[in-house]
Amino acid sequence: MPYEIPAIVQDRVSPRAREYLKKIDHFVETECIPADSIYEAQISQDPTLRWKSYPPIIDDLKSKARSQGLWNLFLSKTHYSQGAGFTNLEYGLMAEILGRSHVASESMNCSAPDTGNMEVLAKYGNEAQKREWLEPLLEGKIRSAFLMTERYRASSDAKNIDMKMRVEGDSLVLNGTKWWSSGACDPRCAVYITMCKSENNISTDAFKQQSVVIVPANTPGVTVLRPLHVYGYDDAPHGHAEVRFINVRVPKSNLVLGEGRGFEIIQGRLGPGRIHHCMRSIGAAERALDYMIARVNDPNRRTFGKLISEHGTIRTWIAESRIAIDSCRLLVLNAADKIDRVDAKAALREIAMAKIVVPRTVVDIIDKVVQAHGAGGVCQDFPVARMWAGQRTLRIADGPDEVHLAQMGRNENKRAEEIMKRHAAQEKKREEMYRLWKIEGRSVL
Ligand SMILES: Cc1cc2nc3c(=O)[nH]c(=O)nc-3n(C[C@H](O)[C@H](O)[C@H](O)COP(=O)(O)OP(=O)(O)OC[C@H]3O[C@@H](n4cnc5c(N)ncnc54)[C@H](O)[C@@H]3O)c2cc1C
Repeated sequence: MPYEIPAIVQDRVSPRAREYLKKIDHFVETECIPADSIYEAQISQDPTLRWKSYPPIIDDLKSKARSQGLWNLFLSKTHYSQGAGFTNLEYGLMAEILGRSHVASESMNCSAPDTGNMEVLAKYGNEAQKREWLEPLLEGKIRSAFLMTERYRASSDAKNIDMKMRVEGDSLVLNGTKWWSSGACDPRCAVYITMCKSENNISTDAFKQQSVVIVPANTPGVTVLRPLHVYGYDDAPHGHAEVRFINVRVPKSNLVLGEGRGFEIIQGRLGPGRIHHCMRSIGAAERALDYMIARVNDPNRRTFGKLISEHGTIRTWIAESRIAIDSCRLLVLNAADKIDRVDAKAALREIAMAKIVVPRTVVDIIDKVVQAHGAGGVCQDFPVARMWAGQRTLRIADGPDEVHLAQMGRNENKRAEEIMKRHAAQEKKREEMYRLWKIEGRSVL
């Protein structure tokens, strides 16, 4: 099916972005999706090499994508100069196509957590930090990790972060253990963007005690302890690491923006990144739906005299999945558009809604896809079990649903005073109208 831009955003997509969308669609369909299983097969099964190598096909895909200009598509033109020159909305459409394949984002140097880390360096890094870390990341020569979550602290409240950072002369000394550091197991991961808490009492404000520090992965005192598994998948070669820091010493110049500015940075990091995640999830849901439609129309798999697709329940699942995917897309594109028109801060509510609704909806869709595959859906013969696991984590990663819901509920509830005032004014007017029209009794409000 040829790629189609959703009707509601037709006039928001430039001719150049349209051309790229076509190229990306073609590249993902003809190069990346067929390469997904090759990538999987090339991950070493040898335990001594599993975390020391990566599938060679990825370099091949990277050079093919780059030669077609499909590179660093994510840095939006509205807020950065280093990217390919698209808006958040245009890149959102691209990210959806990337989400159809496991390898597509990395092929075009658009994969997390590098994208978010590059945004941090581009937005908050100084010239030396950009030269040393942003440039090789933009070139796709190295990879990176973002270290915030900690094993022994409830990390959905980032104020709890406890990795100690001490200033000693021109150095920073870090101590603590980080958890779920995605990408830190990858042999190409050269740098950690690390959230720490100052040991010196720098502020009584709980939001001004954290700092973001650039830590080269090979700094003495850093140990990657183990990869964590996601429902049994180790996600090699990328992995999610537990990382221990013992007296890790880096130059003070590795501080990003300044001591106590950590919250400002992580808040700035998360807006567009959440939109990218959501659009990739929508792409994954589209691919899962394709799998479902193909499976239930397999002429060799008839039940009770019918193709599986001819049973009403299955038709309903297909229809419900289509409605859910298209609704989610509108929500996310609306958030992306608001980021472009104003900025991520102004679009907080829209971003939060997308972050909450999309993963839970996509998990629900993929669950139906798994069911429609029967036992095939839970095993390695189809990618859907793994897709389900990946999407399920997005209800926790980047902050659990409940935290976003609590924050949204609190903000929405702030309208109470204004609503009550408006209701009182309406009630006053209503009473006047009752009298004017000589209607007995009182209004019910
Ligand atoms: C696959 C994956 C990749 C990840 N990658 C990274 C990474 O690269 N870097 C990184 O730093 N972290 C990463 N994380 C960690 C993730 O960001 C944290 O797990 C998340 O922020 C939650 O923190 P926690 O696990 O400590 O949960 P906790 O803070 O212990 O919370 C547990 C549960 O408590 C409930 N809860 C918490 N607050 C509230 C509330 N206000 N109201 C109601 N209920 C609440 C929620 O149900 C929540 O799930 C990753 C996680 C996963 C699963």
